Amino acid sequence: MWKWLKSSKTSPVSPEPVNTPEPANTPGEAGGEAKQQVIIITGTSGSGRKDIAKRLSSGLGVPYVLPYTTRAPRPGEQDGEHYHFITDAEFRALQEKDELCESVRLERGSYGISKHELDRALQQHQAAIVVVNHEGVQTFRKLYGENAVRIFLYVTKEDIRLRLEREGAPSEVLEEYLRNYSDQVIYKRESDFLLQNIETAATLEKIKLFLQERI
Ligand SMILES: Nc1ncnc2c1ncn2[C@@H]1O[C@H](COP(=O)(O)OP(=O)(O)OP(=O)(O)O)[C@@H](O)[C@H]1O
Ligand SMILES: Nc1nc2c(ncn2[C@@H]2O[C@H](COP(=O)(O)O)[C@@H](O)[C@H]2O)c(=O)[nH]1
Repeated sequence: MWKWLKSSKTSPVSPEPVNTPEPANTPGEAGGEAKQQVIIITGTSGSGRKDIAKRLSSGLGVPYVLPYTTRAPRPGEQDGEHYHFITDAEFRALQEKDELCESVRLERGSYGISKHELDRALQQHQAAIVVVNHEGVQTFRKLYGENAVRIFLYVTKEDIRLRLEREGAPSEVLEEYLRNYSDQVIYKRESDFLLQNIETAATLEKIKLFLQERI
């Protein structure tokens, strides 16, 4: 278990597209002796969760399981890189075929994570990284108990403003993030590891150390 952490020279792994749906493993059960862990990156919107998830994935060789969403791509967002962008009908089909291990409906659209992609990551790497909101955290905790490790990232409202303005994000996105900030940051106590994402390299190092200490 956690061999990938101790020898983090593995090559980056990216989630593959689903071609043939297969039944997911019973959550939390490990095939054989290896314990399977879901590393959840959560926190306040715009705190750099996706950025950290991708870098952690590359650094550790643990797949980042990309969610499916029906929301429209923002400027600069790419299908297969930021999300799997799909239509409402495609999302409903995934739900009807019970292919999502968790899903949420938010103002802008629906979001969900494929059972098959998560299961494949867990079987092949004994671990997977996901980025979800608080509802997603609760679902993963129900499914995987303490094997769903909650890492909560936050930044100040001022940092969110600076980062999003620098990226040229639409003003309604920035306004929404700032409006939702107080509702999101209250969940910081419901986490296993809490940190302010000020500097990316330092954040990554702290997360890696934290994960090692859980062995
Ligand atoms: N440590 C950092 N320092 C400065 N800017 C950062 C840092 N981490 C991420 N950013 C920038 O902040 C913005 C938000 O990052 P990212 O999309 O990873 O956050 P997120 O929490 O996943 O956001 P969202 O809620 O939109 O999913 C991006 O413009 C990103 O380039
Ligand atoms: N429970 C889930 N939450 C998800 C999933 N994919 C993304 N998210 C979270 O939703 C909000 C909105 O994201 P945005 O990119 O539209 O700003 C944010 O908190 C995401 O982390 C998912 O599959 N399940």
